[in-house]
Amino acid sequence: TVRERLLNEVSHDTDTKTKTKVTIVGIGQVGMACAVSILQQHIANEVALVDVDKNKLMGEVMDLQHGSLFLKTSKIMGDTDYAVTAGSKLCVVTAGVRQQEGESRLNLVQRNVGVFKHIIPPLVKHSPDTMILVVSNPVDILTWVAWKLSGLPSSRVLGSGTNLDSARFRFLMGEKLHLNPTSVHGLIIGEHGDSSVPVWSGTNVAGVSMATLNPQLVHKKGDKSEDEGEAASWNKIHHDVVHSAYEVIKLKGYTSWAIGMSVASLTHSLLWNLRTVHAVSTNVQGLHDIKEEVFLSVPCALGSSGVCAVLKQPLSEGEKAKLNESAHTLWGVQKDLKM
Ligand SMILES: NC(=O)c1ccc[n+]([C@@H]2O[C@H](COP(=O)([O-])OP(=O)(O)OC[C@H]3O[C@@H](n4cnc5c(N)ncnc54)[C@H](O)[C@@H]3O)[C@@H](O)[C@H]2O)c1
Ligand SMILES: O=C1N[C@](c2ccsc2)(c2cccc(Nc3ccc(F)cc3)n2)CC(O)=C1Sc1ccccc1Cl
Repeated sequence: TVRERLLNEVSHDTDTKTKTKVTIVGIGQVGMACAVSILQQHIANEVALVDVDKNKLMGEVMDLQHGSLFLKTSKIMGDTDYAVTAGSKLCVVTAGVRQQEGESRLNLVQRNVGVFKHIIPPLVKHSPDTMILVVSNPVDILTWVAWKLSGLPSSRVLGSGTNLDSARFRFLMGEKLHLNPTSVHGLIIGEHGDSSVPVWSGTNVAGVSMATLNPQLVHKKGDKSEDEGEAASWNKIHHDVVHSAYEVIKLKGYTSWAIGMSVASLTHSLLWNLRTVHAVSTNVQGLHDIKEEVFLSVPCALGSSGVCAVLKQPLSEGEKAKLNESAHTLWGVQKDLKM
């Protein structure tokens, strides 16, 4: 063959230890944004895509493969058969059904439990040592569902949680301070979405606390700002984190780029064992007086074993109360799920 005339084969790559393979299940708007971000940031050396929509799946795989000249990922593959996922260090789950008009959250979750029953067991069968990162909504409940279905230790099953909420929070504070978000520190924790909790005491620039500069921020009762002016406009930043999600949906019908980049950042830490700290959804039972078996976002160090450490963050009574309120709400849904 031409290859035999061209090359003297010297050795064959059998070393799977250095292989950093990531699987993405669900090649919708979010799944493809995750794939492109991971590929273009050279985070993994193999990427596998899985979906039930075979034609779209094959089209997306081919289209990405045609970009290989510009990438550092040796193998891009896809199949409806989960054998294609074998040996994955990480499996990102973005698959799910969309909330129908007027559909209750419980009904949406029950339908997504059905989807997860088809996804999680084969992922673990083909990659018993994998980590699972859930993105599908409602992400905190579905991360608990994935953990239950996987049989994996809870350190190896996490959710993107308030990682995107925190990214939007830092962007909006950066806009207000006219600083790059990488220099404006702050985390949103708790339940992803409308009920998330901004930890104002932790917001700082180069260690200078926003809360010290603006004491009303921390000692406010709830979110209703009694006083006008600076504190109100700072509290509006958390409101705008939530509002901007609805605004993007209204304008373009879905969100993709920011969640894709935030998932790539989590994938980087997990695959490269960086032990960087991110707000992600993890098993918080026993933390901050939480009694229920629920997953909520707290600051976690992420590495090749998944969640390698959880920060013992001092929280105000108000912040703790909000986390416990979310824990009750989530358990209220989880306890009625038919797994
Ligand atoms: N956690 C976050 O911050 C965040 C942000 C944005 C979106 N999301 C969530 O991400 C999810 C995906 O959003 P999207 O816009 O990509 O949705 P989408 O409808 O465009 O894509 C979902 C994909 O899942 C696939 N799918 C459905 N059932 C499947 C199965 N059994 N096995 C494999 N694949 C299956 C569908 O074919 C589709 O391609 C939604 O739940 C959305 O709410 C979460
Ligand atoms: O940016 C988004 N877009 C979504 C979206 C993407 C495609 S269709 C809807 C979004 C946007 C707005 C609301 C909303 N609510 C929701 C809650 C529970 C669910 F199970 C599903 C959706 N979801 C999904 C989602 O989680 C986000 S982040 C987000 C949402 C609400 C408040 C704050 C943030 Cl940071």
